[in-house]
Amino acid sequence: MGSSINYPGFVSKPNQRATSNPFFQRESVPGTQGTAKSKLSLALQIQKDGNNDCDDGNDKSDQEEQESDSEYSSCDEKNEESLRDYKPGGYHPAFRGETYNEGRYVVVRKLGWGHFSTVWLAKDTVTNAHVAMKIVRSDKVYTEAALDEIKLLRQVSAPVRSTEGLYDSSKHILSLLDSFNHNGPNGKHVVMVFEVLGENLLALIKKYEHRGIPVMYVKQIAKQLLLGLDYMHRKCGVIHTDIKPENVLMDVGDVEAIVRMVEVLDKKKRDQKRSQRRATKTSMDLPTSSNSFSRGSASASLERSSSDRRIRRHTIITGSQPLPSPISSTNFFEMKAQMMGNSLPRPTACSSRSNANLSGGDDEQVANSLSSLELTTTADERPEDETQREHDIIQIKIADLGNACWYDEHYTNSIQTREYRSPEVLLGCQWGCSADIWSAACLIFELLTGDFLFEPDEGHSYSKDDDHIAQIIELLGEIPARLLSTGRHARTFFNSRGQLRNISKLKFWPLKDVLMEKYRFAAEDAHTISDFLMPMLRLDPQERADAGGMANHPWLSDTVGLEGVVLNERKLYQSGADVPGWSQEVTGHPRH
Ligand SMILES: Nc1ncnc2c1ncn2[C@@H]1O[C@H](COP(=O)(O)OP(=O)(O)OP(=O)(O)O)[C@@H](O)[C@H]1O
Repeated sequence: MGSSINYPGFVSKPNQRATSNPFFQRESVPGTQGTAKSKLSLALQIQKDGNNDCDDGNDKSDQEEQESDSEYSSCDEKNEESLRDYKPGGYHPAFRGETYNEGRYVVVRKLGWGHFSTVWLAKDTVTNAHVAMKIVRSDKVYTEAALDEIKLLRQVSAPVRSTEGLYDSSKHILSLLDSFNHNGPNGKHVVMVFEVLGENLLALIKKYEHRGIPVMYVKQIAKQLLLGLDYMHRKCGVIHTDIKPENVLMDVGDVEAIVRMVEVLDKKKRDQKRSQRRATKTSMDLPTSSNSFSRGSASASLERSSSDRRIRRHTIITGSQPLPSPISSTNFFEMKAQMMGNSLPRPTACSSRSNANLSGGDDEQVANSLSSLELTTTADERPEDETQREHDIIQIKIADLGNACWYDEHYTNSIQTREYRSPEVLLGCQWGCSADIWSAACLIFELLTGDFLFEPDEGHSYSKDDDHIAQIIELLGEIPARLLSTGRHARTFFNSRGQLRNISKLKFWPLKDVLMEKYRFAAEDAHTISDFLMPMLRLDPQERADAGGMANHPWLSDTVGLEGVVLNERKLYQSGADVPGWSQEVTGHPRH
C-alpha cells in the first residue's frame, strides 16, 4: 500500500530521502496546504489517534532472542514500525516459526514493513518454496483496503492467455499467490501471499549514491516498467496511482539459494556470538585480580549485557531484512564474501573462483547455488564500465497495489506521492491511467540522475503546491488552458489572467538543457533522453503518450534482454486516448 502520499497525519518512513532540487530554491518558510480525505487518510487518522497501549513487557521466547542475536536480523528500531501500533486493530506480532493458514506457511524472517502491514519471508510447506507474506493491520479500515487490494491483485495476477509469440508483460507485476485471514491477539488480519522479491529501486539509487545508475540498467528498468504499466492499463483496467522507486522491486534470482545463504550466515553469527558470550562469562567467573579497573570493567560489561538483554526482551519489533539482490548489493557482496571466506577476491563475471575457504556441507551447497548468480555480480565492481556488464540483467516488478484503483472506480482524488504527482492531480482536474505515465517519467529521470525531477518546497508566501506547479512550468512550459478551466483548484494557484498568484519569478530550464548543464549528459544523449521523457510529461493528460507506445522508443531498442520486444499494436508517441479511463474516470463502461 502506498507509503509516502501526503495525506493528513502521514509520517514518512525514516528511510525516505531528500535529494537536491534540480531547480533553484525559493525562500522556504512554512506555508499552508490543502488536504483531502480518503480511505487512506481515514486509516492514518486512526493510526494517529491511537494510544500507546501496547505491552512493553512482552517477553520474547528464547528462539526469538536467538533470532535477534543474528547480525542479519539485528533490529534498528528507528527504521521499523512503531511499537505503539502493536495493539488491537494494529499489526500482528508475528515471529519466526509461527504458522499460518492451517500450518501451510511457516514464518522465517521479516522482509519489510509499511504503514498497513508487516511483510515476512515464510516457507510454503505445500510447494516447499519461500513466499512473501504480507500481514495487514487488523483495523476495519485496513481490512477493507486490503480486500480492495486483493481484488485488484487478482485482476493483474490472472493467468494471461498465452498468445504465441507475444511478450507476456504481466510478469512485470508482482503476483498474488494466495490470501486468507489470520486471527491473533490484535484481531483478524488479512494476509496476502506473494512471490519473494528483493530490494526496491530506491536501494539501487542509494547504491549509486544518488549519482544516477548506469544507463544500461535504466533502460532495462524503464522498458519493463512501461510494459508492466501497459498491461495494467490496457489489459486490466487498473491504475497504480503510486509509481515511485519504493514500489518497484527487483527480482533476486534464485530465491531458494539466497535464502539458504542468509540462513547459513545467520547461524554462523549466532554460533560466534554464543561462543563470545561463553568466553566472557568464563572470564568473569575467574577470580579477579586486585586491579580495581579490571573489576570495574567486568561489572560494567555485565551491566551492559544485562541491559541489552532487557531491551531485547522488551521489544516485539523484528528488524527488516530484505533479501540481498546481486544487482543492488547493499550487503550482497559482504554476505557472499563471508560465505566464501573473507579473503576471497571480489568475483568477476568470468572468474572461476577458488572455493578453497568453504568448509563443505551447507556452505558448499549454497556456494554452488550462488555460482548461478555469478553473472549478475559484476555491477558492484565496475559501475563505470558498462561494456563489461553486457550479461547483467535486472528484472523488476511493480508492487504495492494498496492505492491502486479501477479505470471506472477511483477511490480518492488524493493520489500519487508528492514528487511523482501529476499536474492534473495538483490542479484538481480529471485524471486516469495517464497519471501513472507522469510518475513513471519522474522515476526514470531519477534513475538517470539520482535526483527527483520535481522536489517542491514551501516558502513565505507560497505553498508546496505553488512551488510544484512553478517547477513544472519552468521545465515544461505553460499549463494548458483546458486544465486551468477544468481544475477545481486552479483558481487557488492562478489568477484570471492565467498567471501564478504567489510566485512571479520563474526560471525556464528545458529538460534537454537540464540534462546537459546540470547532469553533464552529452548533447546527443540529452536529446534522445529528452525525446523519450517529454511525451510522458505532456501536461495535458489526454495527450500524454501511453506506456505501450513508449516501450517502442528507439532509446530502448538496445535494452539488454529485451532487444526484440516491440508492441506492434501501440504506436510510438501516440497518446493513450483510446485506452478506457486514460484521462478520466469512466462511467457506464463494462469492466474488463
Ligand atoms: N513480495 C515481496 N518480496 C519481498 N519483500 C517485499 C515484498 N512485498 C513487500 N516487501 C517488503 O515489505 C515492504 C512493505 O510492503 P508494502 O509496501 O507492500 O506494504 P504496505 O504496508 O502497503 O506499505 P506502505 O503502504 O507503507 O507502502 C516493502 O517496502 C518491501 O521491503
